[in-house]
Amino acid sequence: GAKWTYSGQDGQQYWSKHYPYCGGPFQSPIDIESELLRFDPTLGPIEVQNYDLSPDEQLTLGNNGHSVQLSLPGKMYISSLPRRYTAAQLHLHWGSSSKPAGSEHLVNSRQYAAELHVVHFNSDKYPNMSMAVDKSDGLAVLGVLIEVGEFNPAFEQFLKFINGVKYRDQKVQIPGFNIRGLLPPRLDEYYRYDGSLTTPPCYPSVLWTLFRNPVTISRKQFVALATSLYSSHAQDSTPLPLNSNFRKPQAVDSRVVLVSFKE
Ligand SMILES: NS(=O)(=O)c1c(F)c(F)c(S(=O)(=O)CCO)c(N[C@H]2CCc3ccccc32)c1F
Ligand SMILES: [Zn+2]
Repeated sequence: GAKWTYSGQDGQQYWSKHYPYCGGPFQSPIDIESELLRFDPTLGPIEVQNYDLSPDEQLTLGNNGHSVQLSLPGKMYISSLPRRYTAAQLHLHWGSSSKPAGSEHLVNSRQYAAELHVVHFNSDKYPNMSMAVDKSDGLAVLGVLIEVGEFNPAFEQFLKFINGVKYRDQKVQIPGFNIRGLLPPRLDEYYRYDGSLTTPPCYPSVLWTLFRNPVTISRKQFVALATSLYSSHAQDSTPLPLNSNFRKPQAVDSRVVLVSFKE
């Protein structure tokens, strides 16, 4: 598709020119404000299967020009939803070293340093991500808010390879590790709403689960994430730093955000 960026002449306020869904309803991310919340007692703990990957497994870490992404094996899935949602990839959104606020979802207008997304597709109904990505029941994304604090050994398992994917379209193979370690300790407390991809083509195809509790990474880890990557190819004469790759909050309209917790 057409090229898009987060700012400048191809920035997010122009996405809808080439990607009409980006200007439509049910868009993500949103600012999750207290008055939108409704407790839903049917929302049980999120259960994930086969997230504990052996170091004998190879995963592809890549720079796709918009984010750093990690491919995930099809044996990983979410088992607590009405349909099986199989993992496809994970990626992050972050700010910059000068402005360490880069999460996509806000909570009561607070923007966190970064946000992790683990993207899954409805494998009960669709054979792969590409067939699922534009279907209203196609995707389920687990979101984790990230703040700067204690060093995070789980994130280090891929951050330590980030200098191998500095430039667009670079990829490296990394050993598998326990992906569950990237999620917060409690998977029973989360926000739930119907939304979209936060990048073009912005299909309204995502069942969003954003965990209530943030995880931490150290300042050094955050700076590595925020300063190591470029959205340009290695041979490009003008290197374009890849940072602040977050979409602004979108209109909630008449949507309600369900919560799995009481207070
Ligand atoms: N925030 S988000 O979860 O909406 C989201 C992203 F923010 C994002 F950057 C990507 S991407 O693939 O890294 C780059 C643009 O598609 C995807 N990738 C998805 C969308 C399309 C697709 C196809 C195959 C595998 C993954 C994806 C994504 F779902
Ligand atoms: Zn994302």
